[in-house]
Amino acid sequence: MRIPFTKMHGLGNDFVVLDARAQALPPINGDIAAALADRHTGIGCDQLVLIEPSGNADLKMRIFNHDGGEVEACGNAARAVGLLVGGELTIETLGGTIMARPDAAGIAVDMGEPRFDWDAIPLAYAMDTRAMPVGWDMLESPVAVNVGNPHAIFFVEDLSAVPLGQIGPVIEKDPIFPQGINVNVAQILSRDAIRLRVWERGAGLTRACGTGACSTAVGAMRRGLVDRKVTVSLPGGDLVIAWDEDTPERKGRITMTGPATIAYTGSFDWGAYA
Ligand SMILES: N[C@@H](CCC[C@H](N)C(=O)O)C(=O)O
Repeated sequence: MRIPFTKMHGLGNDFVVLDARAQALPPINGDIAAALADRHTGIGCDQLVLIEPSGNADLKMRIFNHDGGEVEACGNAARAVGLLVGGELTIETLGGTIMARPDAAGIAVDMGEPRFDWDAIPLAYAMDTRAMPVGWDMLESPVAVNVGNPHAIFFVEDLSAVPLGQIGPVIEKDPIFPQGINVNVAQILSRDAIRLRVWERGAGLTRACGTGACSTAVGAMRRGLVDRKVTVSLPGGDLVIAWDEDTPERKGRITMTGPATIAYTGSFDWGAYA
């Protein structure tokens, strides 16, 4: 049996997207996702994205990291799915229901409310998540934020001096983060601009991370380093992140705006992966 797929990316964070709404697909597990994501023997991607029917939203988006682990959220994939399906969409994820809509700058996604409680990150034990009293070599006192998935954000003077490829995997698997962590290293450029690199849990260095941009912007706002709307520049390009003030009607929700791209479509032989 051949299974159709769409190869997409958000600022170079690339996805193999499978759509199980029209045509039922055989069950996808972590091993199959990792085999499809392999850049040498599979199709190759940072994340495999599976679109399924949903009982309480327009669709369900499941996300598997490059290593096959199923995770709660992916900001760039939300924009990709928004582009692929079109229109205004509610998207059910393990991290909560989010909303995507077309925008002049690409796709805008309401990513929901960030969480800051230590057990919502989650961390191994109670501590201040605005400045965690921990450090790894030159990286110290991160902000911890959960935007559907867990992130630690380190603010540094010079981003280019950080060997993220070496230190990222160590922090990702530190027992202080019982579910692992996405590692963000950020340099504040001005009140409305941040430079960011991300070591993603289960995927390594990526060209861009949407939830990383959201959590970094919110972490910087929480520390009073930037205003409520910032441009986050990643190796693959820019995302604009806004975090609403809390109001009685609407809690502080994050909006992420940026491009998404369809690279090509194809199909693969299910028998080679099952
Ligand atoms: N690339 C994504 C995040 C994908 C999941 C992440 N690696 C995790 O394990 O939580 C994004 O654009 O947000």
